[in-house]
Amino acid sequence: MALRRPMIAGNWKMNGSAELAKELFKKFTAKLENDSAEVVLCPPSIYIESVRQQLEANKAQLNGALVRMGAQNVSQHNFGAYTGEISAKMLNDAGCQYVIVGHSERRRMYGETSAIVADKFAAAQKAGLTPILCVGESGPAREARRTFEVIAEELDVVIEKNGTLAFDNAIIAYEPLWAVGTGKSATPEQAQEVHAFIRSRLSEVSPFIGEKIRILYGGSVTPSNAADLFSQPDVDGGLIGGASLNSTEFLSLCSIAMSS
Ligand SMILES: O=C[C@H](O)COP(=O)(O)O
Repeated sequence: MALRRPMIAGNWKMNGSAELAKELFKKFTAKLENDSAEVVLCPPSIYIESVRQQLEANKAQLNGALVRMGAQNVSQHNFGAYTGEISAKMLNDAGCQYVIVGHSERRRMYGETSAIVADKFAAAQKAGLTPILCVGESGPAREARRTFEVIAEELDVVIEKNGTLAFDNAIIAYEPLWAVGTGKSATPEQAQEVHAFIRSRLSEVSPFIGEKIRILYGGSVTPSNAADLFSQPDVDGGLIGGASLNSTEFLSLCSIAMSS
């Protein structure tokens, strides 16, 4: 077993259906053989319950594979007049263990600042969820050699609010914006460089947490580039968008993570 158990998290975004979950589990039960990687399913909130039911119904046949539920977003508030929002406790009640916070699509399209993301991170942990914190630079920022600066800013706001020790119960996903949904993945070397930077930043305060935290790569991961990405020393699996909607491809990514 690797020092850090690899993780494959499938972020369906606003895609998929209850049928997709059925198809996935049909393939999972035949092929997911062990617990050497953790698999997290993050369907749209409206499907969390039906996917969780599928998971329960298939548990006995999963051969010990670790398949868990996650959500794509959470409110930073505990309760109240926030129409359309879902609290961390509600996600916990619905059977989620993980929640994505700070995805670039939410930062960019829904005005989520790093301060809001830090509050969501805190709300998730308070309700017993593990946040999957997304960070990543835009194409222009990379061209201007500002990658580390952007990542450090996004990380530091969360660290300032929550403390480094909060990362004892968190996952980080490095998702360069220019690689998300574009078909142009970061190279394994580019991913490794940023993952090592993130790990060293956390290690400055806590070597233990720096060593332990799982850092996923996200951005156009497919079965054809996953093995090279996941074999990098600081890449602990992937946050998968498009390929999580194809059960054959997603299962293949799980298998690659299991043997990485
Ligand atoms: O959350 C997932 C990421 O945004 C990656 O999406 P993608 O695999 O479609 O590029």
